Amino acid sequence: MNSTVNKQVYPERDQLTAIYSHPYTQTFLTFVTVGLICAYGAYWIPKKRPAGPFGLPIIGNTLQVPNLCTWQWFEKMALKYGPVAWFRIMGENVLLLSDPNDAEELLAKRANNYSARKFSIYATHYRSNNRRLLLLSDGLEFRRQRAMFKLMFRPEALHAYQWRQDQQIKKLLFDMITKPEEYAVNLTRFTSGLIMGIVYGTPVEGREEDLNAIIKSNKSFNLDGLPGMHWVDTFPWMEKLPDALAPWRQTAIQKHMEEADLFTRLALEVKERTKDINNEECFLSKAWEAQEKSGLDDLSIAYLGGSAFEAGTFVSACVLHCFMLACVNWPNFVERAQKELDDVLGDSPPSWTDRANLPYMSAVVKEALRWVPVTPLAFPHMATKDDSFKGYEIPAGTLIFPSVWNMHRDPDNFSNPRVFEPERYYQATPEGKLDPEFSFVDGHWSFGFGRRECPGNYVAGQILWGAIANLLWAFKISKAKDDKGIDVDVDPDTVPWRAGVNVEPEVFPISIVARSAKHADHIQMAWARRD
Ligand code: HEM
Repeated sequence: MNSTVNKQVYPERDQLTAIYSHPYTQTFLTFVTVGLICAYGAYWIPKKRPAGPFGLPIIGNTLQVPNLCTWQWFEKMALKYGPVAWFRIMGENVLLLSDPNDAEELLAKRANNYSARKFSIYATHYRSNNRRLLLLSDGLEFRRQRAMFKLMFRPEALHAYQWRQDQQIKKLLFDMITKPEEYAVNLTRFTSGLIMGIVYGTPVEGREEDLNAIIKSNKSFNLDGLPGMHWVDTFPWMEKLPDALAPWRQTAIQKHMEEADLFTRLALEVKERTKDINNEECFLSKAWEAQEKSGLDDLSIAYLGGSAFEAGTFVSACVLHCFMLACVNWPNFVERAQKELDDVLGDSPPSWTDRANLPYMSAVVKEALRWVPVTPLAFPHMATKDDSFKGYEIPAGTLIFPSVWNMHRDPDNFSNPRVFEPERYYQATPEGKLDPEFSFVDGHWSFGFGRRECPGNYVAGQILWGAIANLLWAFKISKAKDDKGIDVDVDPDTVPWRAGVNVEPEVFPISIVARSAKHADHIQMAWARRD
């Protein structure tokens, strides 16, 4: 068959060839091809991301993350993928940081980009009406609330809360001597009683109903506040659904109204009391006094109180619980701390003003903060804009999980990290006094990072010091004995953990007895003579 025949049979083919070979068509096709390749590159070629476990389409690694003891899973992930690891969880990009230098670089030095929190339609908007400090991103409300916290809990302001601490310590020691089997409840009762006094200026006795209501609201917020707890945060279009199809909205609003009523009632009681010139000052009385200057409205002040209570009470009790676990496992440090107390104070119980003469005690408290960082993943920060770090791309919206647990358990940061060893923080002058440079806040990362660092860090140091120094002064804290008189071991590596945002061991067998009859008498009398 010759070409003439072909042309006659298929005349269109000739025309098409002419169109294809035309220079304009070729230029056009080249542009389209290059465009498609670029689009493919942009959307499908994997980005330069840190290593991480392989995830399923859409749900990513969600099903691999355990509900309980998540920090332990992240520890294994860091061992496998390195100190900068990448995950996709509940539709979110997650960057896990296990090296404190990386966390400081992103969360502190680049704080402008890494100080936001993930906005949660459920928890931030409906449940908290955009007032809960822990969930706020940078903005006027965030800055006003942080400023108020910083002002009230700065180191120079802490002496105002000292007498409340002395009062609650008497109760803690009395509770421990009379109900040692309830040791964990005693610790929570101590921190709630103390923080209730510091925040609202009232004793906790007789206010059990309010206390229980706060605890209940806090427990439910602890779950609601976890990233990915509510579908509407993964699929924001669900917010547009009518009420009939979105029952979660009513539940969130209901919870908000209940807690706002409670926080407001407690805050207004304080406001009423500020009219009395003999009124004892507390966090909220100062906040009311400074209201005009601070620009915070009534609801924000009510939430300030609620935030302080919920952010401070349980986490402090968790540290004390972990400290008890350390006592039964490392009796040597208990002995050394008690020797220091006896040498310096004789029979008298320690008070905050004795701190300068008890350098080892401060080291014990700091080690308690390091040994088990009770907020093992701090609280996630969020990248506001696209960024790059160590050659990786970090898109806006990525959640940053600083694993404080991994940092504290890394032998490159702390030798024998699983051992409770206060000596690592011992800081004394040649005369044996506490080094004036000593601080509970540096040398570990338990209080978080950058602009979101815990604003209650100094008061937390004071609370923990008071409780730990007095417990060690008063009690022999050691392993419980079984029926045959044999020590019951409680291995910190295998003990079950009661996990949530804050972690602590499940209640374990322990022996808590007064160190001597003299100590027991002192505890009983101090309680009987309390004001
Ligand atoms: C040992 C006790 C405590 C520990 C270990 C602790 C730890 C933390 C951590 C890790 C964060 C998140 C930091 C971050 O996002 O980088 C935080 C935030 C916070 N803490 Fe504490 N905290 C303690 C005690 C307290 C106390 C006593 C108070 C108040 C009286 C308090 C109030 C707060 C508040 C309001 C926030 C939210 C700050 C924000 O998001 O901007 N904390 N804390």
